[in-house]
Amino acid sequence: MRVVLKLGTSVLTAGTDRLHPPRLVDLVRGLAAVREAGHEAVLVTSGAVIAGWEALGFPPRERTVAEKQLLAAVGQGRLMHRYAQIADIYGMTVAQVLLTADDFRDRTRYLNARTTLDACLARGVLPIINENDAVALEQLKVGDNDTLSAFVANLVEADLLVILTDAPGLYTADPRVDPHATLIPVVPRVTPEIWALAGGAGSHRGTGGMHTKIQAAEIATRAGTPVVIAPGDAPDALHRIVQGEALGTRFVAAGSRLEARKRWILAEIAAGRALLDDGAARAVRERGGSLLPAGIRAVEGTFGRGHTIRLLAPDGHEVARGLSRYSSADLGRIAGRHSREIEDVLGFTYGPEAVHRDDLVLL
Ligand SMILES: Nc1ncnc2c1ncn2[C@@H]1O[C@H](COP(=O)(O)OP(=O)(O)O)[C@@H](O)[C@H]1O
Ligand SMILES: N[C@@H](CCC(=O)OP(=O)(O)O)C(=O)O
Repeated sequence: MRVVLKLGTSVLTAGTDRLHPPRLVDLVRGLAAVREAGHEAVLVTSGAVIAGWEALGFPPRERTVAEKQLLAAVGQGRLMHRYAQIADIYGMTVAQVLLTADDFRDRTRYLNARTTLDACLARGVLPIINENDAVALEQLKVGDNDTLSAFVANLVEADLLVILTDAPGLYTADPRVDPHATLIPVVPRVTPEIWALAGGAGSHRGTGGMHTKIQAAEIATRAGTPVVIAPGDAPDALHRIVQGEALGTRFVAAGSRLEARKRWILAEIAAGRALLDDGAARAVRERGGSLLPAGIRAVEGTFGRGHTIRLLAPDGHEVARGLSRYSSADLGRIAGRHSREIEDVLGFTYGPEAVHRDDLVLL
């Protein structure tokens, strides 16, 4: 199972005004346990701003954009340093990946981020992600790490997104305000009624409160990833959730990830076409196989890496639609060539397939 874990400032500080080392140790140990059980983990973490605030001696709270960026810039390195030190105890190597909204909007950057995260996971490195607060324009940011974690869950096609926070889950009302509020254990679908329950951040430390967590749940479940919002102070929370224990609130995924991905491929306007030879058309149509460059006779249109293209059989019929691993210019150069020649021709390779079978929808 591939799990994305999101840790909010509220969890990392354990209700104090600074990063709480014993809490960090508990959380990193939880990540190590999940990995030891054979799962892959990606961490989305907050905490840079509060770490910077501590480092600069707790300056007054009224913050200009420049000050917030300063706090994040000071704190991000300190946050990573803590993670690296603790991860070391558990034999884990960490990687810092700072992302912002543009990295999800721009296809090339999106795919590059995915390549980096895949490489981390393939090497057993723990990727630790935060928003690139120091450089991202305020109005062009994802803005909160709950939403960022949902984008990341989509990016890595996670099997589960776990958001740990300082509330025990989604309550019928903000439990800080309404003492009679009760836990909602399962949300089959994010409806307007669910949205109506969400209050803002519980403390001056957090961003967004339950509102951004429900938004994250909606984004991830729509793309086929279930989401659990659970208390960060529960012992072994992550490991228990991954093992299937009902802790906090579980948001059920709408359909499978594969279905969501295929819907998304079909919703894209195809920017170009690959004309296949007979063997490739049959391999794709009858065996649902990947399309290799060797089976492409010609490439038409202009498209970038990761864009949707039509795959046409020699008789002109559209066999399938899929995401091209190469731009039209590069694909034109490797069309008809064996996959092992890709690197010689282009000087680099994004892998042996022109369109991978996971990125194909048969028509
Ligand atoms: N319906 C609700 N159920 C649970 N918590 C809620 C609800 N509405 C608002 N909250 C608040 O959301 C807070 C968690 O969000 P936030 O402060 O942003 O933390 P984090 O740093 O983990 O993102 C809780 O402390 C709680 O007070
Ligand atoms: N990127 C910011 C955190 C933003 C955020 O969403 O915070 P939180 O609500 O505590 O998860 C930071 O590192 O401080």
